[in-house]
Amino acid sequence: MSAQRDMKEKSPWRTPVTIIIITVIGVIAIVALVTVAVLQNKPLSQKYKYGIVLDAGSSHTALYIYEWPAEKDNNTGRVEQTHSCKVQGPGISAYASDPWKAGESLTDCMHEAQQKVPRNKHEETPLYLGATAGMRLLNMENSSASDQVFQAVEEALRQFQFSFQGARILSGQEEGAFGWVTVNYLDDRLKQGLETTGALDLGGASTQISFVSSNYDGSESPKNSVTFRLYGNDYNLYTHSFLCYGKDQALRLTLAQQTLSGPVIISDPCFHKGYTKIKNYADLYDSPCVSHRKPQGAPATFNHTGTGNFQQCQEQIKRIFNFTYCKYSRCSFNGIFQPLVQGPFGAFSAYYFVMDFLNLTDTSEPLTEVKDKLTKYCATLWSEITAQHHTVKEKYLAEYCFAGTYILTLLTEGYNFTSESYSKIKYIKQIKGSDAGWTLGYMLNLTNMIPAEAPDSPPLPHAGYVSIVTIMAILLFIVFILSIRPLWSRCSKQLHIV
Ligand SMILES: O=c1[nH]cnc2c1ncn2[C@@H]1O[C@H](COP(=O)(O)OP(=O)(O)O)[C@@H](O)[C@H]1O
Ligand SMILES: [Ca+2]
Repeated sequence: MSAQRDMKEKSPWRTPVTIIIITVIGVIAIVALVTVAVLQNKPLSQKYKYGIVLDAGSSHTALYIYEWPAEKDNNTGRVEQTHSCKVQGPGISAYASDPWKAGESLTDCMHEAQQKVPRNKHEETPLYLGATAGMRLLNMENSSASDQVFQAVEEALRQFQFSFQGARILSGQEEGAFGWVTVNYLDDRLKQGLETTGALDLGGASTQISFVSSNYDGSESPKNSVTFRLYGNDYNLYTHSFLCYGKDQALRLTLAQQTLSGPVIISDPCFHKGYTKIKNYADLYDSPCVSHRKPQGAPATFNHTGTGNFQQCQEQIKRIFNFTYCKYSRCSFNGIFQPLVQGPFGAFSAYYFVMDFLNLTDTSEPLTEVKDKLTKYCATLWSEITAQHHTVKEKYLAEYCFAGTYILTLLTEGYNFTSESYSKIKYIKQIKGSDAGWTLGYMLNLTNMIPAEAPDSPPLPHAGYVSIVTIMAILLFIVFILSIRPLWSRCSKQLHIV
């Protein structure tokens, strides 16, 4: 009996010290388990990635910096524009005769980007330059000049520490499709598989229309069709880019058709009464959109004089669209296939600048009222307009009557928006702080940021994991306490005996 008791007393499991050690180790283990389990599911301290896109448009270049959390598949992980910089001077296509200046023009904004992106992220930050219709036109007109502009621009961009991924001309299709991706990504329509928003982009040299139509399968005009699989949803997008129908080239087209006989004075209903300016024929026809129309033996200059008449301006503008031929079931203009417009639309770039200036962004206003307001605006004397807006650049100011009339004509006559479908257009500049335009969609595509399939969402949010681990830890602790209770009571009895 006493030998047995000796054995019991000597067993390492029965000494009070051992029991205390076991208890402490058990508590530490449970605390460690809880901590590890909770931390494993907690987002790590936010680390960001960056991307830079240069939009080399026909009228100017703009730089955009985007930022997103480094972690993948994070539900809050969205790409946001954190900074933009407008390059001073004209678009890069205007430097055809001085290519190196095109590169030099970008350096100020690039220095700004160096300041904005954290120093230790420069090497890993991709940098893209995409050129649109201005360079498309230069490339058509003089491809070696366009190559030289790209060489100069690439050389300038390589001087920076960023990871330069190349400079290229986007096709009209890409420009339209990436604009659509941007709008729907920012509106959170892709991830949730919601009805998408169409995109209307008005540039200086080209204009794009892109939308999903339920009764269009892409077979009628494959060149106007882009298919995507994004977050597990299939999209069949209709898109078209009209080269020469951006607002600056459309103005040339409209003016050019009034100068067919080479008159010395052009009375233009799209400009305000009292506006008069001597202009060069050579400048007007210095674009492949109109160069073939230059009148024979025209004088060097013409007197551009406004008459300020919306109705007549609209008649002039209608004449730049060709509605006479269409080999498809339906066309917009110039023989281009287009299904009936459908659903909501976001209209950005010059659509926004012009309609915002004219105070006509409210599309709940009936179209007839919009036209009435524009009629009044166009009929306002040039002297009054300049007096009311002395801070606005004169070139823009002179052209708002034309630009507003062009927008309404393009939408209603060109794309066949009706009073009802017009009311579903929203003139937008930004969505949630990011500019509407092709640049974000372009970068999302090149960095593979939008997966084809929906990411496996975690079965529980972070708070769910914390609750489950806490409950399990408490249960474990109770079981642990219950299991060591007999040992403790034996231990205390021993201490009592001692
Ligand atoms: O403040 C403004 N008021 C009016 N128009 C503007 C303003 N800012 C930019 N724009 C116009 O927006 C258009 C932008 O076109 P962009 O340079 O992107 O050409 P692209 O897209 O055809 O290559 C140009 O016609 C430019 O004049
Ligand atoms: Ca543009």
